[in-house]
Amino acid sequence: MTSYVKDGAEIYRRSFATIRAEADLARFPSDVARVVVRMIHACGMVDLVSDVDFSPHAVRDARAALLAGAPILCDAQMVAAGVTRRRLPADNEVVCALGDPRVPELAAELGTTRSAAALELWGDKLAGAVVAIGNAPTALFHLLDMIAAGAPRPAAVLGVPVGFIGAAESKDALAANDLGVEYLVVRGRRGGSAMTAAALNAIASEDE
Ligand SMILES: C/C1=C2N=C(/C=C3N=C(/C(C)=C4\N[C@@](C)([C@@H]5N=C1[C@](C)(CCC(=O)O)[C@H]5CC(=O)O)[C@@](C)(CC(=O)O)[C@@H]4CCC(=O)O)[C@@](C)(CC(=O)O)[C@@H]\3CCC(=O)O)C(C)(C)[C@@H]/2CCC(=O)O
Repeated sequence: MTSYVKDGAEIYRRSFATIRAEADLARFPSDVARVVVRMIHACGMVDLVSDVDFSPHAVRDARAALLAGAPILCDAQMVAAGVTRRRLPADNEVVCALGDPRVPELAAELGTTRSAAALELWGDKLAGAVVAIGNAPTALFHLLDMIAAGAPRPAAVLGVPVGFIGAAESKDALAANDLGVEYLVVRGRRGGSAMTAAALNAIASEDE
């Protein structure tokens, strides 16, 4: 019989210990380091540290918003599905509008992807929300356009879309924003729904 670890808590403990031993977290404040550890945990790449960028208050403001009951607005169902509900401090609403039946027509009207068009249905939930973009670069570009055009500012944006077309550029645009939007990004092509949900889960609860 193959011998392997079967205790879930022990697997987590060893994983986080391995990440902290192998990843150079020195440049991160402790609240951001916790988030980065969990993102690495979701993707298995300790060199992710070199691509993480953040504004000074992103994690603090996102956590405060969640504690105050702010909703979590996601670009993809996969991000929304990855949010661990029991970690949420105020039974926060988790929203993804991508499946709304109005979205395909809205996308055609706006001449954009469904992922981007779906943001138009967030309505008044955007003010003070925590936004988690883990898949679609077009959603992140569209969010910045909406805010630049006068939409309310969220508390913070986790901008971690993945891919080859627009992913790096959309995250660079978020990190360079002069709209006062707090952000955490993974520069370059890497990102994805799992990593984004992991970041949100780390911010939601101080438990490892
Ligand atoms: C261009 C798109 C990309 N999708 C990527 C990777 C993954 N996408 C998955 C799935 C199931 C979905 N992707 C959509 C969001 C779909 N993906 C796109 C779009 C065509 C455009 C988005 C953009 O460029 O900004 C987008 C469709 C749209 O009109 O918005 C999805 C809605 C498609 C669909 O099934 O209808 C769907 C999301 C479902 C949900 O969770 O709500 C993958 C699982 C791929 C697969 O099915 O094999 C994968 C997941 C990656 C992740 O971790 O999230 C890319 C690589 C991000 C790519 C964008 C960049 C590129 O260079 O191609």
